[in-house]
Amino acid sequence: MRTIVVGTRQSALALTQTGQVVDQLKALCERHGIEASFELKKIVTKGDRILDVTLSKVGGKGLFVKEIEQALFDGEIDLAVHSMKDMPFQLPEGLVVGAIPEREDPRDCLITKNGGGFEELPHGAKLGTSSLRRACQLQQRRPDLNIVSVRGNIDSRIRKLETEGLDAIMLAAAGLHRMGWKDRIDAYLPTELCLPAVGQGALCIECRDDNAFVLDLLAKFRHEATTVTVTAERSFLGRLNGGCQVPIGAYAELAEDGRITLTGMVGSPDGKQMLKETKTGTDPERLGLELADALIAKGASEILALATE
Ligand SMILES: NCc1[nH]cc(CCC(=O)O)c1CC(=O)O
Repeated sequence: MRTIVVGTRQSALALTQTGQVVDQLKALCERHGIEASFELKKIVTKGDRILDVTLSKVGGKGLFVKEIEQALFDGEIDLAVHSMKDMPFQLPEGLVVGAIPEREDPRDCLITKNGGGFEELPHGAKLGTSSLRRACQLQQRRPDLNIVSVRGNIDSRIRKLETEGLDAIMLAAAGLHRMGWKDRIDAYLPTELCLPAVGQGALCIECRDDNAFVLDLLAKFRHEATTVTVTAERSFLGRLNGGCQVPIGAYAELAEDGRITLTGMVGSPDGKQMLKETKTGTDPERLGLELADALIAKGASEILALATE
């Protein structure tokens, strides 16, 4: 019997989603007659330790993954479960994305004080988010909104709605769905209004590139449509050289006929500048690069340089 050690962050969401992945992997092993048992190992990352600073100011990509990747290299763990949107574009040499399982809801959502949606937010409403991408897109529609930086795990961010006197907080729907907190959501923001972060709602199962047993197992776990669409989004992100700490959004959908529709945006945190475009194609990597190049031709690099300085 093979024991597979699974690395995870220790936040409630990380433990929940890793637990769900492990349950699915167990079922998969059973179906395929693979003898394996699973063990969890919790790892504290830099992103978990620095909770009082806006992420874009902490700097550096992959704040939530570095320590976990070291544990993979050291052989302390065999695979790691990450939120895809926390993953830098480039993985270190020796590590690979073993599988991208089926995506949860990619949208952002609001939890509001008065129970209303985006349109019902009062003039000058205090909206909690520390995502420059969210701030940009909502400020573009509603320059009156007062964006307040709110960090922390989702449970502590929900508490801050009350303790910080906010009118609303903005979160990824996927995290709330996975936690079983769907009924806390007051409104979903359509992707046309707010493009999600690249890979939002998807998970990334990372492993060593020489671990054949784990790679074989994960190959059976991969979800085709999610892999194709997230690959297009990440290719876009990679060309723009961004992480989840910059005002970049992208969302791809795969049609029955294999055509991918990818929309991407780049903006300034105050919402005064925003470039957004949609392209379709069949090769996810090429589509992402083409869309990024189209935005770069319109000035995306200059906007990003200002947003992240
Ligand atoms: N930036 C933190 C983060 N990373 C992944 C999720 C959960 C959603 C997902 O898996 O995409 C969240 C919380 C949030 O943005 O509300």
